Amino acid sequence: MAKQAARRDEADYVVVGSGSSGAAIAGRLAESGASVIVLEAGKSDEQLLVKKPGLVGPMHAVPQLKRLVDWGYYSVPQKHVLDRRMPVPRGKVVGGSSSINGMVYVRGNRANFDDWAAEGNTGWDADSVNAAYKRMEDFEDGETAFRGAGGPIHITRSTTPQEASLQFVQATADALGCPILDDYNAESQEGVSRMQQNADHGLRYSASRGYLHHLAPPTLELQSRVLARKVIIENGRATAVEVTDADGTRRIVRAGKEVILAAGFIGSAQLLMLSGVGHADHLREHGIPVLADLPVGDNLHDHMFHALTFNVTTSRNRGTGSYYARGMVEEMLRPGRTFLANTVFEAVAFLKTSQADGIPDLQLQVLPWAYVSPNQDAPIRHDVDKRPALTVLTTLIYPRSRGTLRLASADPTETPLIDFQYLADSADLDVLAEGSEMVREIMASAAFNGAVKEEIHPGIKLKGQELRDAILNRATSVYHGVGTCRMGVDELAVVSPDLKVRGIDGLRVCDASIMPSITGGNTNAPCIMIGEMGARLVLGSGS
Ligand SMILES: Cc1cc2nc3c(=O)[nH]c(=O)nc-3n(C[C@H](O)[C@H](O)[C@H](O)COP(=O)(O)OP(=O)(O)OC[C@H]3O[C@@H](n4cnc5c(N)ncnc54)[C@H](O)[C@@H]3O)c2cc1C
Repeated sequence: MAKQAARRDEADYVVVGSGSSGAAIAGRLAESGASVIVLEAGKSDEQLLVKKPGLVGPMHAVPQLKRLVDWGYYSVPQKHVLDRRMPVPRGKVVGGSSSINGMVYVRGNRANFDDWAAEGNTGWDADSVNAAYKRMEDFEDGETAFRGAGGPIHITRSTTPQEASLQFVQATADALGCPILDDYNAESQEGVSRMQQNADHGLRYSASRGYLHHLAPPTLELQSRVLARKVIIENGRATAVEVTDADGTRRIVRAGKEVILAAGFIGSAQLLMLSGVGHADHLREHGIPVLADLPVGDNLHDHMFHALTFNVTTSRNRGTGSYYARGMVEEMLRPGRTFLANTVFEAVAFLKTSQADGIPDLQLQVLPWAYVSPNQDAPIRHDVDKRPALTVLTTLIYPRSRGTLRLASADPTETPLIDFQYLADSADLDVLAEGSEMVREIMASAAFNGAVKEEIHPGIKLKGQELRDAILNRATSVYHGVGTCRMGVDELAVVSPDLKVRGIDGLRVCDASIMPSITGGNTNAPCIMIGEMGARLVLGSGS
């Protein structure tokens, strides 16, 4: 186990953030023999709520539980989405968002990475990132040309899928004529499949579980409940991080070789700006001396979904407290073999709408219970329909809309202004509306043998413009924000393809924020991959 209590003040590498990318890069750097300090604002992840995969439901449904592990951010009012302020959960706990996420395991479409490379990001093409993905995986089917075995992150399929989810797989293939895939994380993503999860034997395989607790390199020191305030940059070189400990003490943590920001798409951009790296005018507005004038905080984008819920008799309701209480008892008696040993998602499809440009642009994620309606914006415990149900999260995976992240103040404890500009480009709403009609087609398939009784939400009567209007009040973030410290070789780039911050020595960013464009699917696996890639880049550069 990585140490939690010690407080050294100097190491070769200081990594800010122990999330998906931070845990991976820190673990691999320390494995090479280098000394590494990881600074993490959140508390320990050694708690049942984080470790038990099936508890992800209550973690997000019960505000008192969510508060224990979440920064609790909200977006600014989204002007193209009825001025809604939307929740932006982010893990504030060891493991970061990989400790609070849905454990849906998706690498992304291979074309995404070839696109990154084509923009000048040499070394990030599909075959190169495949090697990094292979290093991180321990997939239940074993090693192939496209999958890894023996790596820190265990990947399995649910051991307790509902009949309704399996019917959904067949129904999608029948209704839309797409293939049923054995492994959507291999050569081709297009089709429908059972979901893969980073969970195994009743344990969440967060990045911290894999790279900090299990890999446990002895030269790594994890310092939790430590807030990074800014990077100290002297004569153009990052030399240290200024932090506040849980008791309010301020101190400096020095990096002999490099500082690596892995604080996520909010934290890394915020820290760069607080340290003098960002749009010059914006920094001056907040009285921050400008050290590098870079477009930090631009290019913010995210996935959105529209949830359709159907009353389906071949699903069992899992949304109630008593169901969970029974599950906890069963899980104690048969550890690793009950629904609590699995995440809540059971099937997935990658499909093309009429907007698609060569690759699937729509992801369907299937949950065997009812979902909050119309949305989950209010920070309260929402009522959900108690009937047996199947919810399909109809997900826009290549949004055209782009937003910004900006400082609200120069105080590092103040939430920045998170403005996704959701649905600013009307083509994004087109995809959600067309995708919703495709879901209705699937749910009408004979493969369900009459088990589908009713569309509970939004209701079958809503079609055309009425459906589009309803989506504005229903569409929600999938919590996949990326892009605020864009990697590239042009003037819009914040970091170069080796993840170095342009114009500053000894400083890299390594997390979701570096994505030039979002991957086609959930972003946890790509972020861990970015951590694996980052470690090789750092070690390869001999810094
Ligand atoms: C609720 C939720 C559900 C999701 N579901 C899925 C899913 O099922 N599958 C999937 O693939 N993806 C999912 N995602 C997305 C995925 O988890 C994220 O994209 C990914 O974890 C981001 O990794 P990261 O390394 O960029 O940031 P994070 O994992 O968020 O790590 C950033 C870390 O930095 C720390 N930090 C930030 N600022 C500071 C500071 N100033 N000082 C010290 N520490 C700091 C944070 O506390 C955090 O630990 C989900 C995300 C959320 C929030």
